[in-house]
Amino acid sequence: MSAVIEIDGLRKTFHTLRQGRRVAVDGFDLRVDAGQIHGFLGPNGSGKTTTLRALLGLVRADGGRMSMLGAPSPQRLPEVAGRVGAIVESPQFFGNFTARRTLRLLALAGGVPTGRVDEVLEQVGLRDRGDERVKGYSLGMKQRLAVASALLKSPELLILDEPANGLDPAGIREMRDLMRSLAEAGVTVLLSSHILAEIQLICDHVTIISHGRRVAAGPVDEVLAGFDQHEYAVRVAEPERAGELLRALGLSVTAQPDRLVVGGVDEPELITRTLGEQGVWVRELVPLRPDLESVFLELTGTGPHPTIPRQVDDSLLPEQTQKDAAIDLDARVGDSREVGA
Ligand SMILES: Nc1ncnc2c1ncn2[C@@H]1O[C@H](COP(=O)(O)OP(=O)(O)OP(=O)(O)O)[C@@H](O)[C@H]1O
Repeated sequence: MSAVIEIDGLRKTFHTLRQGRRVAVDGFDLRVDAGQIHGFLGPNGSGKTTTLRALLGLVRADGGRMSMLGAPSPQRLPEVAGRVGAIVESPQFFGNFTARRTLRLLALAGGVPTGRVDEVLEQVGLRDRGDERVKGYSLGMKQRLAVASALLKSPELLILDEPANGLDPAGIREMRDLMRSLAEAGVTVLLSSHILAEIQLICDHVTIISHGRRVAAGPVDEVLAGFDQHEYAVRVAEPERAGELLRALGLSVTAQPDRLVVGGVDEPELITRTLGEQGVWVRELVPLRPDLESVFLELTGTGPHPTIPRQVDDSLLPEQTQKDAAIDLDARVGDSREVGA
């Protein structure tokens, strides 16, 4: 499998008058292979946006090595920028423009044939709403329009910062379907999020960042399996007696109000057989699989919350961006940035 994004030991510290020295990324590693829908997961302020900005040449890294589509970044970014679509930070559009007009302007500005506009509207499911003014769009539709703008130049790699931020469950499902259809069309997707449900629903691979460092990476199922305690919830008529019998087998047993949680179980038959032989009948036996939420909490020591505001000091970004950007890749639609447009 070939790497589409490789980051080794990325470091970035910000120095500001108001807040002093702030280590945003502290020796971070990331590898995204071709064809993946790769989730970049971490709590607010853990360094996701800084990593993406550094990778895209929008902020200068203090150390580490990065490459995209085989080209070292930011040094050889211009060579591959035309094959990368990226939206970093919340997209904003001119409300009085229609989606079609917005995309036409972006296509013209980016030297992309305007015939692409209808194709990308179709791709993101906005074909029938493309002639409506953007100010009437739902948040989900605006997010899809942002993705459409990044798709104009038919990128091989799509980088999206918090694309599902603020979406309701239906919007997240739509985003998932969109990402899957892009992956089927051969696009590699890296998307950041601080919301676990999104990553678990949308992505096949995940890298978890905490305090600027990678704390887990791999296929979502494997990351979860690494935290599997082999636990089962058991409901029986005589929980006390069942608990004694199971503890005698060397299993860990925790009594909860309406069930026993039995850990260290390699074969669930051991539970049913042992209890059955003693006349304690099992009413229910349910495997307890870890979800990304508990893994995330354990790894990062923090519970992400959709309502916690982003912690980036936005007032500093424009200046910082202009000063630090090694290569100006900025094509703005409000706040959205698209590489190489
Ligand atoms: N331009 C900047 N100037 C000063 N500090 C910054 C700047 N950008 C980011 N930081 C700080 O770096 C740390 C990492 O921020 P970053 O935006 O990369 O995190 P994040 O994981 O993207 O968070 P969120 O999910 O809230 O967007 C934070 O402490 C943030 O305040």
